[in-house]
Amino acid sequence: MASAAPVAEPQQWQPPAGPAILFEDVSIGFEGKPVLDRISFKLEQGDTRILLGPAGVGKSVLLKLANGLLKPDSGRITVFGEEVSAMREQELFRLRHHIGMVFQEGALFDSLTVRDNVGYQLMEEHVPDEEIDERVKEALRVVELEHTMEKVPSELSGGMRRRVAIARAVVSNPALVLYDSPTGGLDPITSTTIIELVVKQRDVFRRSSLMITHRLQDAFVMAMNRYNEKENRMELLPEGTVDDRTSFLMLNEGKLVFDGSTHDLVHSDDPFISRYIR
Ligand SMILES: Nc1ncnc2c1ncn2[C@@H]1O[C@H](COP(=O)(O)OP(=O)(O)OP(=O)(O)O)[C@@H](O)[C@H]1O
Repeated sequence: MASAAPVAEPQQWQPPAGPAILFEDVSIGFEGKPVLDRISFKLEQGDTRILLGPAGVGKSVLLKLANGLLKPDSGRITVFGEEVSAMREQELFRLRHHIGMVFQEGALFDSLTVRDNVGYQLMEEHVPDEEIDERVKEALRVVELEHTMEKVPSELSGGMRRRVAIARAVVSNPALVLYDSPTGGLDPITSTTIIELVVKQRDVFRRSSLMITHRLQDAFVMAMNRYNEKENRMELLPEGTVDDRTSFLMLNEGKLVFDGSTHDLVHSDDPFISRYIR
């Protein structure tokens, strides 16, 4: 990506020790139809977990459970040590300051400018205008779109809109980012520019993240690259190595059928998994 001024590492809230996300025996269904069945997994702080699985298997539902938008029928979900599955809306609101969410298709407000889309949460929190401008500019600089402040989403390309969605997710400097298919519907080249930003969030800002993707190639690009901050671009890790803080989860028919490293995923002899990754 084109070079931009290096961004100073912003101050980040220090979460308590322990996993960023912990699911323990979590189940949920809708209208009597089970969707997730006794799911347990952990996301350690600073790690990235990539969530794979066929369409309709419950990946978005899992993400919504993680930030309390949905409540499980049974089981426990803890985020930074707080039990989101038992929290009231008011408490969730406080915890969500530390969670950035990139929704499917970006989900920007069409009638608002880029500045107001990115600064929306800050406006809700009654942050003073000048500070919003500063923070929005900073978040847009990270995604190299600081020149688009006054545009509306319809004036941007699909890839640019997705970059705005990432800026919006990280404007409050969250310790955890949840990405729901950040490259969905984009062409392969634009997808790679988006994945580069996700890698930047992982390696430069050290955010924990959980990312859904339908594109296996994105998953492997994330595992095989690191962000070079000096050169402001992503680069391949030395041959034969992968990012050891990036690992995989795979859902199938309501169950977690894989929870492990890139190496174990690639070498799995489970017929469903090997078919999926081929
Ligand atoms: N709020 C809801 N009310 C009723 N059913 C729901 C609700 N949210 C999700 N579902 C159902 O749960 C199932 C899983 O949906 P989900 O969107 O999580 O799948 P997904 O794995 O993210 O799919 P995709 O890969 O296509 O995005 C689907 O059958 C969906 O219709």
